[in-house]
Amino acid sequence: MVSSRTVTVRVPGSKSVTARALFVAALADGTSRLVAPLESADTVAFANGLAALGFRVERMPEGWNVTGSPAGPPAEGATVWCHDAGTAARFLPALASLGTGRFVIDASEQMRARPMAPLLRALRALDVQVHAAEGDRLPLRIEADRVAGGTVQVDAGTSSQYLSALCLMGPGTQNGLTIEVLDEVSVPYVELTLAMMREFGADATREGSWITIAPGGYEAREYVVEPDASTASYFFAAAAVTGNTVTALGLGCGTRQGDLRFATEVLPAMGCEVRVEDDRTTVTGPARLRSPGEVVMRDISDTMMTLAAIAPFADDSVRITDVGNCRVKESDRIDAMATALGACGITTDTGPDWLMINPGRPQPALVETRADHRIAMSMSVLGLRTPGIRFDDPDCVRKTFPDFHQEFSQLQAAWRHG
Ligand SMILES: O=C(O)C1=C[C@@H](OP(=O)(O)O)[C@@H](O)[C@H](O)C1
Ligand SMILES: C=C(OP(=O)(O)O)C(=O)O
Repeated sequence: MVSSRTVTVRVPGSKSVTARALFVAALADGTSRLVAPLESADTVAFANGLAALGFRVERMPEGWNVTGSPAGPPAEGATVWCHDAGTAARFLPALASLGTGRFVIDASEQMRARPMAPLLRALRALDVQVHAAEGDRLPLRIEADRVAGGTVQVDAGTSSQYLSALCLMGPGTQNGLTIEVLDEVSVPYVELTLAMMREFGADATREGSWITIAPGGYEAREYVVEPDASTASYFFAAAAVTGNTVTALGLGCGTRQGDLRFATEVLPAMGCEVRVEDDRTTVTGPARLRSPGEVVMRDISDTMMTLAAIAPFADDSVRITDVGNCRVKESDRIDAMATALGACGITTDTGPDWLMINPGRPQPALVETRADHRIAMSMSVLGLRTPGIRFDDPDCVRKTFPDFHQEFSQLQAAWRHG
């Protein structure tokens, strides 16, 4: 461990904000400019999906311009390839439904294995004709003929993305939508959706389990995309395990990204000093990490792996609970993290929706990433204290942060030589 040194970072744009901004800009009246969007496999797949649907998308270094079509996708039928992106695979079927013609939505093997059924049930209840592969999975064929709207129920207990997709399409329906939410994970992502819809001029309100969205489309605007709070968790965790200081610019008290709670709630419970200002968040690690005991991560489960990767350095076991939907993401993340930590000699215990990590001294290992960017990025944090951590597929980080390994090495170098 080195003595406390400060590194300032600005991590790339938020994947979730970029995807939402692309969606609402596509239905807005006029041309929107997205400044500092995330440029990664997931968001490029989303932008290419919009282009396939007939929207005009120009990706330039100074920002992305999207010319909207309030009447829905200009293309009368298209094939949309979502690659590995859950946001694209869940949001774009809702957008395609607003058009007319036959739309095929497909994705990688990894994404084809992930659930879609609750979203498809809701679209069918809105009279959208959706044909899916066995188990209501991708690929989909949608025979679209606009959406009148009305009242619909959705079970967002395995993914909030189904609910966000319905909300986002609401202003594009003829009569608006009233959505009854039956169950829900990752609630901050739904709040982010509703807040961004309002920022683009939509009328979207929530009272308990009811969400009401007025028809009337969106207004085009310039929109600055915040840095990604989930990505920032690796840098905050790096400070936590090395006793150094990291300041992440562009992520402050006004953020709507729930994953900043990893820094503001989880790390203080582990003995870190955390300061949140208007436009930045600073984390300083302690001499020895404390166990936070049990951490319920239902709302912020993309940071589950970040916590699991620093848990071996705590003074006692860490129990992460209510993360059952992590088993149906890019990988079965509970099993993937238990396996990765096990390869390093750390003992864990798991259940259907929880993971417990015991303290220990990790050993060098070849980590199986399972093509999951967050396994590689989280285990890189453990690698700061464990020389010899290698990955079977280091490039899987391209999903949300293509330059992750270079930027993480620079952080290490700054601390080594700082
Ligand atoms: O709506 C979004 O942008 C996201 C919602 C979350 O998914 P779930 O709702 O499936 O947990 C999160 O894990 C994902 O990375 C992004
Ligand atoms: C779950 C994730 O992605 P998505 O669902 O958007 O594919 C993630 O980025 O951790």
